[in-house]
Order: sequence, then structure tokens, then C-alpha cells
Amino acid sequence: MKVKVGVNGYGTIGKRVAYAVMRQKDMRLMGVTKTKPDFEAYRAKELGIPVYAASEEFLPRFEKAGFEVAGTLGDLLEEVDVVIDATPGGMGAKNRPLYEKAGVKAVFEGGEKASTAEVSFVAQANYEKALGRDYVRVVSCNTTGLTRTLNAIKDYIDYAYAVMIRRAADPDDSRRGPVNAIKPTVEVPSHHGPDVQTVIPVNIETTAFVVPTTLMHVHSVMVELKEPLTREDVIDIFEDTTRVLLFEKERGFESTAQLIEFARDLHREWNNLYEIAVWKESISVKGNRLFYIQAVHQESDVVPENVDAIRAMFEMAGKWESIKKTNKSLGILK
Ligand SMILES: NC(=O)C1=CN([C@@H]2O[C@H](COP(=O)(O)OP(=O)(O)OC[C@H]3O[C@@H](n4cnc5c(N)ncnc54)[C@H](O)[C@@H]3O)[C@@H](O)[C@H]2O)C=CC1
Ligand SMILES: O=C(OP(=O)(O)O)[C@H](O)COP(=O)(O)O
Repeated sequence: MKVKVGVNGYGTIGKRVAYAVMRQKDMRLMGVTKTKPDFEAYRAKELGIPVYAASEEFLPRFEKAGFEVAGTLGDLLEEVDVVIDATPGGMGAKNRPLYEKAGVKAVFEGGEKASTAEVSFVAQANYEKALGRDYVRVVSCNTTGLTRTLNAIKDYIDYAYAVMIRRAADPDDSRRGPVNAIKPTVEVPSHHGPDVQTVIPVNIETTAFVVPTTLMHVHSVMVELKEPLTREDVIDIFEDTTRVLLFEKERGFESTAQLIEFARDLHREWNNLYEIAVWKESISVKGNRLFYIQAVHQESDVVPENVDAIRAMFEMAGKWESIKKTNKSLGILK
């Protein structure tokens, strides 16, 4: 049986998840929604993806452009078992009643509040919690990145502190620029720490700053350890952790620029770097304090989580079976 999937909101995250769904043998992409007939709508059509208007109010835009849609969101919901809601943050909560009415399961994204879904999800941390659920939220890109590495060492954590250096906008986003400032999130903690706690029970505080870059986010993490760990232990643990890769400055990975170039060299679609990139040299232990620095490719790290969330919701595979399938299909290195 193939699970029938629709994507509502075909933007940065939606189009990458649609691509990932098309690569799964146990899933079928039934269509995506668009609000207007822009180049992304035409490209989707070229790829053979049925394009639906996000609601009836948008139909005149398509009619005016002579772009034939397959119907509206309501029609797409009749075709699918599950919808990926990758609409702008906050809209998913408003859409949930539509999905309930249609009897369709839904995966929400990190721009939604935890209360929008039954479970907040990072596959390697809490896959089992999503088994059989109807509404699951894949947490934000930063929260996913923090959760992946902290979950690997969670038994050793007394308290974690992380400073999030957030990219100002995605590369295709000209609405938020030009930017030339550092913008702190003055509410402390930033949403990331409490959000990590919706997935794993760790003590954590976070602060966050937006900086003028589009490539990636960077996190500086400090952990007070309750059990001793050496630097070598941490390296071994991260080397054994799926969707986390170690990169060395010594090999030329001096900044996020080279990490993105690495993804380009792999010929990854949209230079996606699904894995969290930890700088090996940054891992250090001083007494009971562990430090490390990692980078998060905001446009893609949550993509495999969406695929695994679907498998969990339909109980199609156990945790490691799903993670392995997803990793293989997307060329995730480990
Ligand atoms: N871009 C990022 O770095 C990440 C974003 N997220 C989350 O993913 C979600 C989507 O974010 P992005 O993909 O970045 O946004 P985006 O702005 O790139 O894409 C959203 C898409 O939804 C469409 N849309 C607008 N109104 C709509 C409506 N009424 N019905 C259907 N579609 C509509 C937009 O035209 C656009 O194509 C948000 O919850 C965000 O917080 C999560 C991880 C990373
Ligand atoms: O949604 C996201 O970015 P955006 O809301 O700045 O477009 C990314 O997931 C980063 O969000 P976060 O910094 O809230 O984890």
C-alpha cells in the first residue's frame, strides 16, 4: 500500500518535502497547492505534479494566466490520506479544522505552536510517540538541529545552554532584505529551548540572534555534564548518530560557505544538507563542561523528519527501518 500525500503550501519546505515524498517507494504524491501561477507552479506542472489552487479565492489568478489547476485544496483533500501543511507559520493551526472535516491526517511544521498537533517530532528522538497519530508537528529547523545532537548525549546532560545565530532569510526570500543588522530575540529563553523540551526532557536555556546571512544557522552549545565524558567520547557518539556529520576546519570547512559548497559538490538537490554539521575541532570538554558548535541548513534538515512522521502516523515501519529508508532515498550519508 502506498500512502497518498498532498502538500499544502509549496514553498521552501513544501517543495523539498514533495520531492522527498516522490522518492519514497511507499508513498505517492497526489498534488500540491499554490496561491498563484508563479514559476514554482509551472515547474511543478513540468514535473508532473498536479497543482491545486490553495482555495477558491485564488482561482481567478490561475484562470487569468490560463494555468489549468487540478482543483482546489478541498479537492486535493479528497484524494489524500495525509497532508503536509507547509504554509507560513501560524496558518497550519487555522487549516487544521479543514483537515479534520476531510478526515485527513496532517503533518505541521515548526512555525506552528506545539498545541497545533498531538506530538512534536524529531524522528531519532521520539519516533514512537507519533505512531498512529493523526496530527504531528515537525519542530523548527533550529529545534531539530539542537534535538539531534542533544538527544545523542541526553543521558549525560545536567543543563544545556545554546546560543542560536539565525540566518535572516532564506536565499530565495527578497521580502525580508536587504538586511544589515544583528537582531537579538530579547525574550529569554528564545522559543528553541522550550521547543526542544516538547521532544526530549532536558534542562535547557537558549538565546537567539538573527544575523545578515541566508546560508545556514549556527549554534554555540555548552552543556554542564552530570556524568563524565571525554572529547573522544563525544566524537564517537556523534560519529554514531544518524543525520549528524562531523566537519573539520583542517579540511577547509571554515564557515557555512564551505558546508554549502560541500552539499553542492555532492550534487544534492537544492544543495540540501539534511545532516547537522558539527565542527570537530569545536568539541571540547573542560571539567564538567562540554562545548561544541554546529550548523543547520534551515531549508532542508526538517525534510527527512516529514517523511518519517508519515511512516510513523500510518505505522508503516519501525523507527530505524523508516530512518534508514528515508536516509537511503535522499542520499543522507549516515
Ligand atoms: N524556511 C525555513 O528555514 C524553515 C521553515 N519551517 C517552517 O515551515 C513552514 C513553511 O515555511 P517556509 O517553507 O519557509 O515558507 P515559505 O514562505 O517559503 O512557503 C510557504 C508557502 O505557502 C504558500 N501559502 C501562502 N498562503 C497560503 C495559503 N493560504 N494556503 C496554501 N499555501 C499558502 C506561500 O505562497 C508559499 O509558497 C513554517 O511553519 C516555517 O516556520 C521549518 C523549518 C525551516
Ligand atoms: O521557520 C524558520 O524560519 P523563519 O520563521 O525565520 O522563516 C526556521 O525554521 C527557523 O526558525 P527558528 O529559528 O524558529 O527555529
